[in-house]
Amino acid sequence: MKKQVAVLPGDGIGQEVLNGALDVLKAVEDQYGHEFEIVQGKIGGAAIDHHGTPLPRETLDLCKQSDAVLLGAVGGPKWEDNPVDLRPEKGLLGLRKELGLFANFRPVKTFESLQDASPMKPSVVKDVDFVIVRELTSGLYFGEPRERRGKNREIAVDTLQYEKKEIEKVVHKAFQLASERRKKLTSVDKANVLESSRMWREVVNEVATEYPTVEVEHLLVDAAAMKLVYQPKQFDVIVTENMFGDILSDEASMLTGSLGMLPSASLREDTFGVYEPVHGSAPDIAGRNLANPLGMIQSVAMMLRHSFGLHEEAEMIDQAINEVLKAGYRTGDLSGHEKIHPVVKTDEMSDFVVEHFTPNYAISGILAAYM
Ligand SMILES: NC(=O)C1=CN([C@@H]2O[C@H](COP(=O)(O)OP(=O)(O)OC[C@H]3O[C@@H](n4cnc5c(N)ncnc54)[C@H](O)[C@@H]3O)[C@@H](O)[C@H]2O)C=CC1
Ligand SMILES: CC(C)CC(=O)C(=O)O
Ligand SMILES: [Mg+2]
Repeated sequence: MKKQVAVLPGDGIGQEVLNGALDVLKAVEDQYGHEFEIVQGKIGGAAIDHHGTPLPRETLDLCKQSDAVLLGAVGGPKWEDNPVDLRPEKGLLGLRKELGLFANFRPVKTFESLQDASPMKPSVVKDVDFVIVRELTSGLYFGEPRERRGKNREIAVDTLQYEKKEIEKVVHKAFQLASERRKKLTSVDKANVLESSRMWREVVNEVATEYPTVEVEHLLVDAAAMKLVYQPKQFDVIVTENMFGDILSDEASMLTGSLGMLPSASLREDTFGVYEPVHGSAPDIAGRNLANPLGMIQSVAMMLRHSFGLHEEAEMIDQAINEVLKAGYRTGDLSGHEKIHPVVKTDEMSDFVVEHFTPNYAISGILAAYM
């Protein structure tokens, strides 16, 4: 198989986590005889510095010509005080909108060997396996007007707006996903307060009639935030508004042990997708080889599955990660309270994952050598 993959490292730890992910992709290429043509582009702060805009035309064109996109992260203190159109985040939001990526899948699956890395009890985090489907191109992050008003700019306005058809599209995606999984859909809203949420709920109930095998529940977002840490095993697929999904997924990441563990896929109706970890550019650890690359690497697995239909290859990546974690390797964010595991650097972690693609690999031997 020959495919073109646009690679947009962005800012902060973006490049660091992408380096390892590309090594893993290369290992898949070598092992299975595929050809992935990697074409690099700029987005976010890096694009502002080089092109004067967070989403250059050539980056957008590159993504449109590619079969899939791998993205690191954008943002950082250097651009924090920029005017709104010259902020790195504007580039990412623009990319999602321009490419029509209305559904963002954020799987939250805990690893048995990482139970000690989570601040939650093992009985709570064991066997957690759900997907947050976040609406990605509308809602509070895109509604107009968004502005400062008043003589002294003392009023700030953001708008949470949805068209019915925007909700329908993402809700259908979520129902389809739930149909392929454990057949339970939790729709999260704030229908006791927000008009847009009341319409969201109506649409979910209408669309539900087309998926009679899927059980539907509605939760208010505040209660959902509580249940995510109280009884996370009850969830299968969660569908929700853009900002609610953004916030809940960072919260949910701690079930796995770290924000650095969560991958995501930003999708539309065809097989194209932008694949990126859930985390941001982490300026506090950037440039020090400390970041956890596993969210990014799992995003590669999501790309192989969804955009290229390479299920076995994706499974190999997931298995390799599982083996590496079982063998005790941890980046600093996963080292837990007791610090009993060897802490490895970003590049070492991805090297260990890559090693699992080579025959006769014996992780116990490598672990012994490392210790
Ligand atoms: N998709 C994206 O590109 C996103 C970009 N951002 C941007 O990133 C910048 C920093 O935002 P923050 O609020 O600090 O969020 P963040 O997600 O970058 O970091 C939050 C905390 O998690 C840690 N962390 C994140 N990823 C990690 C990893 N892979 N390994 C180990 N630790 C990790 C960081 O060190 C930090 O303590 C901002 O400019 C923000 O706008 C934030 C979220 C998403
Ligand atoms: C525009 C992004 C910076 C928002 C975000 O935090 C995310 O997509 O996870
Ligand atoms: Mg976020």
